[in-house]
Amino acid sequence: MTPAEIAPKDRLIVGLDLPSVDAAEAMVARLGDSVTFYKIGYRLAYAGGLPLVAKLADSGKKVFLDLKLHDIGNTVMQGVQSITRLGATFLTVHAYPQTMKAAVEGCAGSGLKILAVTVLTSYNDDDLHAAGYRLHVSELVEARAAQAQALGVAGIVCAPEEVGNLRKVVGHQTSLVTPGIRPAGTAAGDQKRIMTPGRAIAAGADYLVVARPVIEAVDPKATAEAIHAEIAQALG
Ligand SMILES: O=c1ccn([C@@H]2O[C@H](COP(=O)(O)O)[C@@H](O)[C@H]2O)c(=O)[nH]1
Repeated sequence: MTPAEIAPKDRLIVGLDLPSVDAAEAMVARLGDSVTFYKIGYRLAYAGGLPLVAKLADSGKKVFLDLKLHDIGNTVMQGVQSITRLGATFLTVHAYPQTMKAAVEGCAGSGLKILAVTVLTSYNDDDLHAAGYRLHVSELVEARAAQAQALGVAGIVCAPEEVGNLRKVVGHQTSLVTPGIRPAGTAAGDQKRIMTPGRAIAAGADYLVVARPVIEAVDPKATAEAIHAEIAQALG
């Protein structure tokens, strides 16, 4: 899907990083029509949240399953084959060649699209060096994005600051999905490569992933609507 084909409302993906299915369903009810795309990650998935994928999909919402898979190829492929039955739109794997190749094979013929996580948005150059890499974040992100595209991965997870360069590397058919989004005045928390929603969209991001700034807001619905307004303004 090219950026122009994405429904503006789908560009905001709200992370349901909540402790229980009840808490997640209450948040979805509170957000109502203001949010069309949800992300389920470790916290909710390991608290019984996987059946919520189908429930949300049946109610017309899209779901991004953020499981960040990484294992030997056979295990990844078989795991992804199982995940295709859940009804999610996106699934993350770490951007290692064997893992991405296996994930692409595992989702073949299904509606599930694989996103490759390049370098987590909580990492900066120092964190990468501490993990044993001798590259700058921007260099590793670019190399992994190029590998992901060559292997047929549908989208890349990166920080907003990498979007401009990656667009030149992967073109417009590969989706660029950016966590590390912080509306002005909100706490960065553990995120190190951050940008506001408007600046991220202006830089060329296709989808923005936002969890704490929405789900921990006093008024989550008003916050999601404010982010939509910022997205609309940036899209012109
Ligand atoms: O590089 C990455 C990949 C995934 N995430 C996930 O996105 C959300 C962001 O949450 P915030 O509360 O808005 O910081 C979270 O679920 C992460 O697991 C990421 O942040 N960075």
